[in-house]
Amino acid sequence: MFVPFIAVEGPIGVGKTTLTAAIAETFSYNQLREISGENPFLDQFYQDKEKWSFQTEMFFLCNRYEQLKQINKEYISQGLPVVADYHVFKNMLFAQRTLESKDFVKYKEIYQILTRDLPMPNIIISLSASIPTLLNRINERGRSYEADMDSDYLLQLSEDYRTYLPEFEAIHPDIPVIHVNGDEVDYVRNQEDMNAILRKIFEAVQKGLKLNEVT
Ligand SMILES: Nc1ncnc2c1ncn2[C@@H]1O[C@H](COP(=O)(O)OP(=O)(O)OP(=O)(O)O)[C@@H](O)[C@H]1O
Ligand SMILES: Nc1nc(=O)c2ncn([C@H]3C[C@H](O)[C@@H](CO)O3)c2[nH]1
Repeated sequence: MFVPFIAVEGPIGVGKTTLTAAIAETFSYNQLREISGENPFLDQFYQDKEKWSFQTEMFFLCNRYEQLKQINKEYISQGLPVVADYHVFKNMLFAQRTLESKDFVKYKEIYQILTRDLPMPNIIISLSASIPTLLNRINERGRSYEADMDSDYLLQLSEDYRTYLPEFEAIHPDIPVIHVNGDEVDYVRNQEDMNAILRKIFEAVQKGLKLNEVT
């Protein structure tokens, strides 16, 4: 059975949660929200990444593991669609960037064990935007721990996403990836832009449902 499980992904502040909420509302899907505010290490992490990266990445990984297990039980396995503002692969993107190599080796082993049986999204929306756009949005949002966001860190993560997404598409040709350039498309202020994205999502869901009927 094809149960829509959509993941909205992209670098910090690109608009994942905003779009996720709109999709959830439009299609009456259950919304899975990132739990970053609950990460007790995030504040210290932004002050000293080297010192706090292992705790931070492990917390995100364990928390997302719990969340995904839970939504599988309550929604996906019951045939109820879900839209999430992350894909579990983001753990690896951040961890690879922030952990020292010895810790990353350990982290990777745990990641592989924990993610083995998790439900994986069957539609991805990949958001991107230039660094000035991301910085503007992060500043406007005004979270205290992101007040001194390092633009190099943001740039590295954006490049990690840019490199990883085509690899993901090559490994998973069956999972549609809808790309949205946040510098050209403004789905917050322009309803036409929002409608165009929602139409693409609707089409991807319909295609998934039809393919499922055939197989
Ligand atoms: N297309 C857009 N145009 C203008 N502002 C936007 C747009 N999308 C999001 N925003 C604003 O940018 C800020 C960040 O958006 P949001 O919280 O959705 O990003 P996010 O990708 O979920 O962030 P994070 O990576 O930190 O979880 C919010 O204040 C939101 O209102
Ligand atoms: N280090 C690290 N690893 C993650 O897996 C991760 N996921 C999100 N974040 C940070 C980005 C935003 O500041 C804030 C909200 O997304 O949390 C992360 N930071």
